[in-house]
Amino acid sequence: MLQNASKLRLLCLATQNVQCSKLLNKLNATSSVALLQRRLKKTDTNLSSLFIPVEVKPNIDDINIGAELSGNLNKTDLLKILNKFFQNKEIKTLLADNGLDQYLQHQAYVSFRRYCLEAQNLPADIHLVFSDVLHGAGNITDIFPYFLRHAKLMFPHLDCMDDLRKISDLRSPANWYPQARAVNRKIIFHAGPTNSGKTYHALERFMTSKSGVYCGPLKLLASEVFNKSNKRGTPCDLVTGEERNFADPKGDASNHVSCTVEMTSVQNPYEVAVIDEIQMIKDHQRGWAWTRALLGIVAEEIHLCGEAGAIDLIRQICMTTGEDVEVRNYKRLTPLNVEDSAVGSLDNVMPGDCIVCFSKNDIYSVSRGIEATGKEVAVIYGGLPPGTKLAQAAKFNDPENSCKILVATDAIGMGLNLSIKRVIFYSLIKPTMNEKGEREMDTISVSAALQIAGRAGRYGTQWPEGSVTTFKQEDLTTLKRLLSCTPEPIIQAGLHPTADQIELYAYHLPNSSLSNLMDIFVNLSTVDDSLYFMCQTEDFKFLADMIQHVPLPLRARYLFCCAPINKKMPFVCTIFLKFARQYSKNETISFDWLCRNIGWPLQPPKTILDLVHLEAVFDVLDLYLWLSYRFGDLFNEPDLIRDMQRELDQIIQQGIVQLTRLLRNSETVISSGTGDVDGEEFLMNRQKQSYLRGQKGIQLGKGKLTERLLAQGILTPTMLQELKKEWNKKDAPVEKPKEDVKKIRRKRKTIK
Ligand SMILES: Nc1ncnc2c1ncn2[C@@H]1O[C@H](COP(=O)(O)OP(=O)(O)OP(=O)(O)O)[C@@H](O)[C@H]1O
Ligand SMILES: [Mg+2]
Repeated sequence: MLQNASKLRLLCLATQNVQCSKLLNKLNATSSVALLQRRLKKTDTNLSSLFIPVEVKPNIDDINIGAELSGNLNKTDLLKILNKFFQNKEIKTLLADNGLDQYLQHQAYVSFRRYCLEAQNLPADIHLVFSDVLHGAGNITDIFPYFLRHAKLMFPHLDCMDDLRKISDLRSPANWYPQARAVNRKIIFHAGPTNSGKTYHALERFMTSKSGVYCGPLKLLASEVFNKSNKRGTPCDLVTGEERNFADPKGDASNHVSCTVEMTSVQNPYEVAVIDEIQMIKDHQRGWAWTRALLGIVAEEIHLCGEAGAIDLIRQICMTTGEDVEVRNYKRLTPLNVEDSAVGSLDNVMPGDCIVCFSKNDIYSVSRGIEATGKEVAVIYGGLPPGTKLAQAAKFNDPENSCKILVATDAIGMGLNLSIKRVIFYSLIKPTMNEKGEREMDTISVSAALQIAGRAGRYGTQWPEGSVTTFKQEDLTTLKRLLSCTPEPIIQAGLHPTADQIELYAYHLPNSSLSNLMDIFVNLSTVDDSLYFMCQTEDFKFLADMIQHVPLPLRARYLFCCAPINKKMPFVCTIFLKFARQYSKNETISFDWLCRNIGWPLQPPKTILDLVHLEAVFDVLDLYLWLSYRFGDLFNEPDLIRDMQRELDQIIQQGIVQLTRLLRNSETVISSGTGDVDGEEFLMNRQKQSYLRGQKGIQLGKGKLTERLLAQGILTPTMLQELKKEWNKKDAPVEKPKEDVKKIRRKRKTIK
């Protein structure tokens, strides 16, 4: 259904066909309905299969009183009456009335039968009942209470389903915040396209208020507001998951705070609160944080900034809190023109251009390609440390700097203020997570296209107007169509379970793993589908499964699993696990310990793989800082880690300014591989050699790194070909790689 919708969307974007658009709307409507129905129809079998049975074993110490009183049981006869019992329709109805669906009935029966047949000594009460039934003195229905007792031991949830359902009743999230409900809040929605001054006007109010909180989607945006506010003479603190920065040198809290939305306090009272990019409330992963801020912030005025498509939903949510919404509409401050032709070739890229890519592969090949034409590039993508991002942005923004071209992912879609004249979409296809948490390649949404295009011709920069186009001619019609649409209305806001709710679940189901508890919670939960949806919990469960075997108190386990780490980075995951183990042993995670585990000090990167590794190490340091605010006693050297992070940021910056060289070096190593060791081992050897021992010079590997790079998606076959051609053509004599290969072979022989 969704795939068809994607195809249809592409078709109608490309053809601008009205019939097709109508059909798509219908399809969208039906798929949303289907989605809602699917959510409502959480079948009992699905739910039941989430309850992992507890093993019920016969007590081997039981003296066989039953046998002494009524004689031994004939196991063949016993099996016959057990089967008869289980086939009885009335029994099945009774079991269903007691919460056992067919799946649980079957599971319980298999276990009960084994229990009865394999036990040396059955408990006397069961023994006597069986004996009576076998001798015609009782009815098979007499077995029922014993069967039910067994089933409840196996499935403890049967006794507390009502409690569980109550705990996961999320139908009235507005009631979770009594402090906010006690205040008469004024809600102002600043709506309009990008670059229309929404945030500017909300911030004006923030900075002139007695006290305020700004909640932004990104650390960089929060830092920007923190800097702006302090510059304007309104002392403001910065709070992100990894940082607390006080305006007051003594460390006393200011009246104003700028934070990432997840960190917003729902206890502190403020005069003004600004919740930026409110349309993010629909985000499958992070939407819950905007919902929490909207419902929970205790402030006299709440300023929401974002797309007009969120107005209706916000109005409806505010009906449940009894609050009115005042809407202020804005128009774009500078014109934005869609060009009539695509760029076609990297030779046509001009000063002030920003080429937007949706994968690192494209970032690498585009920057390499542009540099091959003799132009300098700045590079920004999500995984870079903030200092590197800011340095790259400053280089590009500086009218005096010779670097006038930016290559970036959509990480620039929100946040950084950049002097972009023209946005060029290198592609319009982006990998996204669908509502099931699966990766899909799809055309970017109208909202994303508008957000990204809106970065061009930013008000107050050297460019009085902006323009936008595509790299490929065939994408231009689709882009035009996307930009002519208004963003899809937002129909639901995200929610997610709190630590308290999960803790209550754990109390009722002590044998369940945290990941299992989360699954049961999501399945049993009831949300008001007309306003809300349950956010994805995949990342949480991934971390929960990873540390399930580490003994931790539930609260600590829950907090560990909230850590914002990228599960696709194995190095970060490995250190995460080590952190959890150390914590579990109550051992300090010191600066020295961390140095040993990440191989500090680190060398500047020589290849792309080195750079990717350094980015992962930066994330590890971020993780340490994040944990230090939650488990300060054991992660007790955050200041040293922060110094380390600053140094690493510098090292990564050195790498980024030489991206082309790194790609070329990766190529050198690639051509030297002879394929007798797999890429993973090669990577590990390289990392060990380069970092742990701090050796200089290119390390020689033995594996097919090409395959590894291709598999990791760091290089594409085309890119590899291009790189080979360009390198041979421009920078190096053709013979050189052969020489290198000879040297490498010689060196390897010596090593052997
Ligand atoms: N009235 C104004 N006076 C001076 N500068 C302004 C004014 N309005 C907006 N700006 C500046 O214009 C730029 C764009 O404004 P702003 O960031 O508020 O736009 P926005 O609508 O929030 O855009 P986006 O949707 O991309 O977040 C900012 O640098 C802001 O400081
Ligand atoms: Mg804004």
